[in-house]
Amino acid sequence: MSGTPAEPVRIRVGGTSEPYDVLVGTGLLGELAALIGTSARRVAILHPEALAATGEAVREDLAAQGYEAIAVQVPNAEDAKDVAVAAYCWSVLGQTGFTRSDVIVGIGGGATTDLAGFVAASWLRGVRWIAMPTTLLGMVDAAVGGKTGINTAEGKNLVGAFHPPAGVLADLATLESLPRNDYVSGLAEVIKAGFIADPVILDLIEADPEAARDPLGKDTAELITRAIRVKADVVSGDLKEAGRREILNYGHTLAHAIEKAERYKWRHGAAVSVGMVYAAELGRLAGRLDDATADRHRTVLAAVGLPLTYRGDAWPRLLETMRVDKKSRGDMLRFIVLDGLAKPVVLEAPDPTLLVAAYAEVSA
Ligand SMILES: NC(=O)c1ccc[n+]([C@@H]2O[C@H](COP(=O)([O-])OP(=O)(O)OC[C@H]3O[C@@H](n4cnc5c(N)ncnc54)[C@H](O)[C@@H]3O)[C@@H](O)[C@H]2O)c1
Ligand SMILES: O=C(O)C(=O)C[C@@H](O)[C@H](O)[C@H](O)COP(=O)(O)O
Ligand SMILES: [Zn+2]
Repeated sequence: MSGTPAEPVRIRVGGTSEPYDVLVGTGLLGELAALIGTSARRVAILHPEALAATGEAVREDLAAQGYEAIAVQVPNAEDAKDVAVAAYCWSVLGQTGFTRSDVIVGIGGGATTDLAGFVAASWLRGVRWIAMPTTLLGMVDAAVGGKTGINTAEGKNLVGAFHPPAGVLADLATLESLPRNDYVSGLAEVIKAGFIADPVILDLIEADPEAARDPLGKDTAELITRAIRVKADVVSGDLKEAGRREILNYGHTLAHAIEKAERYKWRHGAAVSVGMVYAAELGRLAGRLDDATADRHRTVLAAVGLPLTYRGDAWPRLLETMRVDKKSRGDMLRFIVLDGLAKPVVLEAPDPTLLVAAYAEVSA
């Protein structure tokens, strides 16, 4: 892969009693056994249907090293983040005699690693787990930071736990089989990292949007490592989202409501893209964000092919869903907006007319 460093880049994530590393590179399977360690006897490899061959290859590799390794296939994408799928995983672990010294490996996109982490957090009240993200979004965001969870009928990620992994192996070669639409969806979280903390990300994408859309592009490794550093820095200071971690939720208040309205058939990154345009408009209307930075959201997101609008008639339902967003306190809605580039702040209880006016700006 062009732009890929020969040696893996190692990014430390702290803020927990057991700091861990995110390794970014190629050919990282060889690192897995060392992370699993010698006290584990059994390893459960959770993978989506789309990665059945990869799951089996990892299983064979671990079995050859003496582990009792089992591959556990789960549905693709958001269908995996369901309590019935978690229950299926619990029953497999129970039947395998999985103990507290055993290890779960989640290999797949963010949906798979969110589920795998949640199963690890809940099984025997917590076993070790390792994330092997295979989507751009998983590498730069979902696999890092220990937020794990599943959806419920009422909304996105409403059940979960903070349960950091023992390590993250982000093998860039896995991105080559990812459908382009999924790769581009992951760029929304990369762009989010640019707006909230590292504007060089935006400069790189604007200078060559076609390269940004290409897993083999010249800037890919730099974009990925920059976005991971933003996430690692934030979660290292605030694992349980007592404060600053909320900035990682930029664009997500509306995004999660859109995902629910679409019955989770929109990709998360696409919804985050619309959600960031909305948050930018809200910031602008609240008198916080300058016009140029608000407009920049539309230009950079459109340049890589991400959506900017959503159905106008959906507003009442979206507003209702936003009320159960995890940032809400009682009846008070809270949003992350920008006071300027890389200056995220919390906007509490915005005037309802501002919410409607901002939605008019993203209505299709
Ligand atoms: N925990 C967190 O901090 C956090 C952060 C951001 C997002 N998320 C969650 O992540 C999820 C979205 O993750 P995503 O965008 O990675 O989507 P995803 O996990 O749904 O994966 C998208 C599709 O790609 C397939 N796939 C995965 N890797 C592949 C590969 N290498 N080749 C071919 N197909 C592959 C999957 O099976 C799926 O069908 C959402 O549920 C979101 O809420 C969590
Ligand atoms: O890690 C975080 O914190 C984030 O908010 C990152 C988001 O990109 C991610 O989608 C997260 O799962 C959203 O969390 P939630 O608490 O709003 O469900
Ligand atoms: Zn997200």
